[in-house]
Amino acid sequence: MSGKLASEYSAWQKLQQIYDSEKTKLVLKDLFAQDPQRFSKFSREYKSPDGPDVSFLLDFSKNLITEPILDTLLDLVREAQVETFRDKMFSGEHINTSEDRAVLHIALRNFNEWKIPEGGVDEVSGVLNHIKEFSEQVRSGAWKGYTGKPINTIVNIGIGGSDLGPVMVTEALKAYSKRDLTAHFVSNIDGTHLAETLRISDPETTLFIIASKTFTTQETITNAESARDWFLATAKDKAHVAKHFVALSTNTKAVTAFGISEANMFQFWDWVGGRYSLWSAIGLSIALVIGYDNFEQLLKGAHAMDKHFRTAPLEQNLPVLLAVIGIWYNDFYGAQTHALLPYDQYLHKFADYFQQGDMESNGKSVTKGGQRVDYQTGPIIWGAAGTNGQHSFYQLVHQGTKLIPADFLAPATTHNPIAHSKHHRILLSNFFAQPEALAFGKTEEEVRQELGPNASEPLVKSKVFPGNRPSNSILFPVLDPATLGALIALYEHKIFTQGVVWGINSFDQMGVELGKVLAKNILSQLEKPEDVKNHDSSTTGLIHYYQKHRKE
Ligand SMILES: O=P(O)(O)OC[C@H]1O[C@H](O)[C@@H](O)[C@@H](O)[C@@H]1O
Repeated sequence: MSGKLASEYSAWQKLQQIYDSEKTKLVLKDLFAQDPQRFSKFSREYKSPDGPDVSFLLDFSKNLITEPILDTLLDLVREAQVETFRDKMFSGEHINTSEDRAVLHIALRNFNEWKIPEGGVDEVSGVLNHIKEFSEQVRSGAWKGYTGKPINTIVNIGIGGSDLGPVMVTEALKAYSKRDLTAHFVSNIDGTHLAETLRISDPETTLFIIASKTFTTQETITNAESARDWFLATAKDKAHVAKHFVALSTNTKAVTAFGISEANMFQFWDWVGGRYSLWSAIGLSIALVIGYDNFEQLLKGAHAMDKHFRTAPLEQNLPVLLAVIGIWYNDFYGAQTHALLPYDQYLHKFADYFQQGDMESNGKSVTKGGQRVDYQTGPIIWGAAGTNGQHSFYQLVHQGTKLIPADFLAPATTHNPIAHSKHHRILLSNFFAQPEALAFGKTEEEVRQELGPNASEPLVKSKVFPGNRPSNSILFPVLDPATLGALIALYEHKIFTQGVVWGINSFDQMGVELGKVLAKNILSQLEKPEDVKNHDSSTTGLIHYYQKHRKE
């Protein structure tokens, strides 16, 4: 972001030299054998600077790094002026240059501690109060539906950032949820998503939350209109909409035009990026499910991580450490993907959430200055909750031809200690075993010894684990709201740091536009085969096949 390509930095060039000359020496088995202090050198304990008591351990010792490599990676961060750009973000500068916007999701969890001169920031606490008041009314049963019954079902209608955050967090914090309030999330334009949700909802006791920053997103508005039609088919009187529909948006005009009064609208601002919006009014469904106080803990946990990111020296700065380790594999080892592997069923949507968080932020190939990059930017993010992944894709992670850096995450204590925590001990033994197996593998000699002299050569070879596959481990005491807030902010700032080094704008999303425009044009041509014009033969052929075979 200093106007240079990342590959022009001297630290980048030095890293390339180190990689070329030392790659073969970077063998985890040897690195651990050579240095008994490796774990203490390459692990950090996070403790929230103040505020909610959050701590966790980041162990990054099972990475293909040495102290000089880490130092050079941190030099790269310095050369790219990450600290300067971080401070610009925190002070409200318009670092989202293509849209001329500030990037201030950090202001949503600031609780007036830092002064940030940007319009709307002074309204944050008012919106939080609105969320508090409203969520308490609904949760207590004081908010009544049009026939006088309390609300027992909420349906959040939104997509992308207006869906994934609330989905992920309400799942992650299910242990804190009000069990007699059912939450559904409808995102897909596929009518099946809405239809299956409405089938199990009662118009008298359902609250629809229409979540859309722009309030123009085709999927959300279409789903919201159909939900309103479904509601009015029973409720009849349009006046009843006020008790069953609220909106979360920056677009007051479109919200009121839809028929939702301003009183039932929860405001946010253009400086909140969609994929960073769960901390804003978009988090209303979270507050409804886990209660406002827990929602506030989530925000405070994130705020403490913001402070850490803002003040900790680079070698202690956890988002920075995760970022540079990612850059090392992405740009020098040529790793294409990064796996997020939480050993916690409650975090089963964590990878889905950061698929948008990371890939929409850093899936760019031109710099802020408009230059085409000559290196890899954002990785493909994927993953699943352990141990399910072990019985699915870990085969490739252990023995395939690709290098797949991974983050393993787990809580020391479970919310569900059934069978005297036997399940949790088994889960955690897997959480410890997988990074160990990835790092150290199993040699041919070990396999031979195990199988005996009569084993066939192909069998021996097939049972060898090459090892030397890197990972980070993050272990936290318990998955509570503040810890989750800190973990999400940790990854947000990791993404920020990488974006600055790569020189790209992590805060726009131009890449989602083209498909939208083409779909609009095609929608107007779907009626008659003769309307299908100006497409390639493949697209025309597909549309004609659809027109021939559709029933309705
Ligand atoms: O909240 P909205 O405006 O409905 O946008 C929903 C989503 O739309 C697009 O896919 C992108 O802009 C996403 O970043 C955004 O989260």
